[in-house]
Amino acid sequence: MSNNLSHQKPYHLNFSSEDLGTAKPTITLLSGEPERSRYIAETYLQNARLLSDYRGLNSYLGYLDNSTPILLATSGMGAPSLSIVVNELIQVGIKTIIRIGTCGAIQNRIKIGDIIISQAALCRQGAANDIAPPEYPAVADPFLTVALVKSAQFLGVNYHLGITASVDSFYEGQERIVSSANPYLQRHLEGITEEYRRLNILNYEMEAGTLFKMAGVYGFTAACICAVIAERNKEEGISLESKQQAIEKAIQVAILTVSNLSLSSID
Ligand SMILES: O=P(O)(O)O[C@H]1O[C@H](CO)[C@@H](O)[C@H]1O
Ligand SMILES: O=c1cc[nH]c(=O)[nH]1
Repeated sequence: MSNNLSHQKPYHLNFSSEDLGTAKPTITLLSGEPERSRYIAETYLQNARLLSDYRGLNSYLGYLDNSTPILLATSGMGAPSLSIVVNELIQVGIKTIIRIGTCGAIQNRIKIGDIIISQAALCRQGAANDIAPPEYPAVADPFLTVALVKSAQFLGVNYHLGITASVDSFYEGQERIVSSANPYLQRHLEGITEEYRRLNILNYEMEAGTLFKMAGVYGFTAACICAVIAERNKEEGISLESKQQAIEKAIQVAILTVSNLSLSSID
């Protein structure tokens, strides 16, 4: 079976490598939320143009520092949607993906507004099992991850580097009880957050583990930076007031990282 798909227009992404013109970006900033992709395009990129927003999964092509072409894309929520988008991004020539997400922290020392850079993920995600066996490691690219850390240090952002729990559901899988409509949490999930806390896992989110496994199997470079918008040791809810400010920091760290990568011409 041929793997040379670069000239086709993948079904969900809805643009081909030819639609990227001469820019040929190799780096993608991948947001869960379409609004985040639009915000990055409008705030941080030059000459950004919408490529597609099929099913609300918008993509933009623009330039950073007036020179580096960047593709912004949207994964949607959860691993099945991310796996489709990432597969198609690779088809159109992307080689490096930084996920910019939000998450809930589970360690007491991590506060709303902090940033978490994932070095690896505990991947409790069904879609990932279609890509590699459950025991296949879900690890971020070490060089890109260190680059994110250095950018966070340079910008004076409060960051934490460690292991993320990537799960398939926001409510049951993250042990939400009081804010959930589900009256029954399965017994194997009762106490899972405390278990993860003791295992030194930093946070919950819903995509990084599958992204990392795909990177390992497909052979592309991936990393993940998330803004903390919930302190799960205190409550289940999301801090909407702090969300944009927290996200802004994660975006700035990612943007600086891409800028520095481009200067050293590593993509
Ligand atoms: O803000 P994003 O990137 O979507 O990330 C987090 O937010 C969503 C849940 O609210 C999940 O996708 C989770 O991973
Ligand atoms: O608690 C949270 C916050 C954002 N995203 C998640 O998956 N969980």
